[in-house]
Amino acid sequence: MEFIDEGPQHDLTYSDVFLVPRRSGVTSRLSVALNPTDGTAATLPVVSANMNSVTGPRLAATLARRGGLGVIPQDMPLQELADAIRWVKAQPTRYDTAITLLPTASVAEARELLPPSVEHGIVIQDDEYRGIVPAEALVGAQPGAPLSDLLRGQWVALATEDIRDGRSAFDALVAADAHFAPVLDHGRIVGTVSRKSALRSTIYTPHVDAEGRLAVAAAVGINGDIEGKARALAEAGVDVLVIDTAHGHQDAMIRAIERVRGLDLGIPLVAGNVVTADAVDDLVAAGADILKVGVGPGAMCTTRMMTAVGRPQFSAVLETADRARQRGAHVWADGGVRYPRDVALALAAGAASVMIGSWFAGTIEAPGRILTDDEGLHYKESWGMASTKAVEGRFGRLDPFELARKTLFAEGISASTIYLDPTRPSVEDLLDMITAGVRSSFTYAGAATLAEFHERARVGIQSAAGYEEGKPLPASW
Ligand SMILES: NC(=O)C1=CN([C@@H]2O[C@H](COP(=O)(O)OP(=O)(O)OC[C@H]3O[C@@H](n4cnc5c(N)ncnc54)[C@H](OP(=O)(O)O)[C@@H]3O)[C@@H](O)[C@H]2O)C=CC1
Ligand SMILES: Nc1nc2c(ncn2[C@@H]2O[C@H](COP(=O)(O)O)[C@@H](O)[C@H]2O)c(=O)[nH]1
Ligand SMILES: [K+]
Repeated sequence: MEFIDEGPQHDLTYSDVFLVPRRSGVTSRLSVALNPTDGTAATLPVVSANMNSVTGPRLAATLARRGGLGVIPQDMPLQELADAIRWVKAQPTRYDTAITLLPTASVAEARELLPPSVEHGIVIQDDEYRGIVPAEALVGAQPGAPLSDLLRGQWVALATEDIRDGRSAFDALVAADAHFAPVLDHGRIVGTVSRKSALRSTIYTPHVDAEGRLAVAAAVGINGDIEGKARALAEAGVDVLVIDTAHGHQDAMIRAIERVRGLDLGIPLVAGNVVTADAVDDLVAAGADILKVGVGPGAMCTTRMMTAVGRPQFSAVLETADRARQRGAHVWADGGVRYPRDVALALAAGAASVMIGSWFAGTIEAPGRILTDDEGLHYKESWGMASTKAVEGRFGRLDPFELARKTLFAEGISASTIYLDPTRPSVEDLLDMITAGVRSSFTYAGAATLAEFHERARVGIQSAAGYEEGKPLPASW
């Protein structure tokens, strides 16, 4: 990457910069390869943040099916963490994971799982498969009614033997005038498929392990029995381990990396969070393969306002990625991503992958129920991992005095409302938007791969008015 002018006099964040188009020999946005090449087998440079309100097993599986990686957060009992990893590994790679409820479940319960979208539906199952209730059929139904009342014979089901590939699944749905269908293997449900997911399976490549199962990462903190935890996660099949704390450039982190590295688990080690080249040197020397970069840019994060500590994220990524490259390591840009352009800029600055938290919290696949506000808009709750809410969850077993001491240092917000986009309610819809933007960015730079994008990206610095000019106008001026 290079700056078009003499370069910045001060640190920059994503809104401060723009990409300049240059001559391109890349003829199609579909011929761009987005693989991160950071030692993981990901095919998409998108990682979901290890936040309780963001990455549960369902979101991790969905993201891996499209080539990315979900990091299951550390704030769970070890057994639950290992179960979550095993659950992801058991999910289909070709079809979507079914959302399943009993016939006796109510319409109100189903509405907490799905907004009214033609691309989604509930599979009704007890000891056997009973049928489906498309999400749109929930509209207008009595909240207390059992889902069995909404089961209809006319909804189409596809059989595995009839689906050769994504194209044939898409065509079968069109022929049946359906947008969503269950997939059955000899009467047993193995997943679901929608027109969009069938299409996606022709564009994205799943991120899988050596045995062809969906990949998943998990986080550990820097205190306690880190070795025991790391070993148990590796036994459960985790593909990437993330050692995570607010201030990653501290002695306890360096020791934690050395301890996990000493186990020789044979899986990539991510460590953070850091924002300086010095920190990259120390953490890579301790054994980290990938650095998680970002202090303070997160949407749930109050660190900068509480402590003044942090660094504008574009410069943080640029400096750390440069040093990481010299040391044979890589960088994940973590936090502050709100638009596809931010992903493109993080990659231009040298990141191998981009970590997204809050943006993904407002999706069907994120943990937690869908809530509805007074105006009928759907949302999910989110909170920071250093918020009072998260600290109480993490340290609830401590005596009240110790817990009160810990909560004094909270650096995140405890309650935030993240609305589902009615036109993009699924994390996959957001991935479509992100990858469409980023594929296009690559071609504007004349890059067919991430390595070429790192090389060819040309970046300018803009005023606030320049940034404003780039925004679309919802109404006339
Ligand atoms: N990217 C970011 O900007 C930030 C991210 N977070 C996220 O919040 C989660 C919780 O992280 P964390 O608060 O580190 O909790 P952890 O449970 O990982 O514990 C952090 C440990 O580091 C010690 N420590 C020393 N200095 C600091 C410091 N300045 N901030 C925090 N701990 C410090 C703590 O001791 P003691 O408590 O005695 O001080 C404690 O032993 C993680 O997921 C983290 O990524 C949190 C803040 C910023
Ligand atoms: N300072 C804090 N940072 C936090 C907290 N919870 C999460 N985070 C960081 O934010 C990113 C995600 O950023 P987003 O803009 O996509 O939401 C996450 O990976 C953490 O590094 C917090 O409570 N305080
Ligand atoms: K912030």
